[in-house]
Amino acid sequence: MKTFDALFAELQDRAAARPEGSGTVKALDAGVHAQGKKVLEEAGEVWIAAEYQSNEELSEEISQLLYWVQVLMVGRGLSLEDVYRHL
Ligand SMILES: N=c1c2ncn([C@@H]3O[C@H](COP(=O)(O)OP(=O)(O)OP(=O)(O)O)[C@@H](O)[C@H]3O)c2ncn1[C@@H]1O[C@H](COP(=O)(O)O)[C@@H](O)[C@H]1O
Repeated sequence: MKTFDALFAELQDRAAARPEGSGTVKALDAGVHAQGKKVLEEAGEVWIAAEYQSNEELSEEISQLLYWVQVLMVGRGLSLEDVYRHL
């Protein structure tokens, strides 16, 4: 099963290798404004799922929020350590 750290490493690889057809490359190229909007959209979907949907649906929405937060991090050049030191 994929972990937060493993997904982050995968997204960093995508940013470096820029493979054809990668949604992450497209998301990175779209810039921080578009990435921030996706973070907000996914956060809203997490909220709605927590209020009205199943744990399975909530889990899926949370996974998408984590993905978009990671895209934003990679786009800004943050490392996991940059964030983890605040935990
Ligand atoms: N975990 C994810 C992931 N979570 C969410 N998303 C994207 O985030 C968006 C959220 O989906 P929604 O259903 O909320 O939105 P949608 O309306 O269907 O899609 P949009 O119209 O908003 O694009 C979709 O565009 C998904 O493709 C993800 N895209 C990729 N990954 C993983 O990231 C890795 C790299 O992916 P690629 O760069 O595409 O190779 C792989 O391991 C993927 O599994």
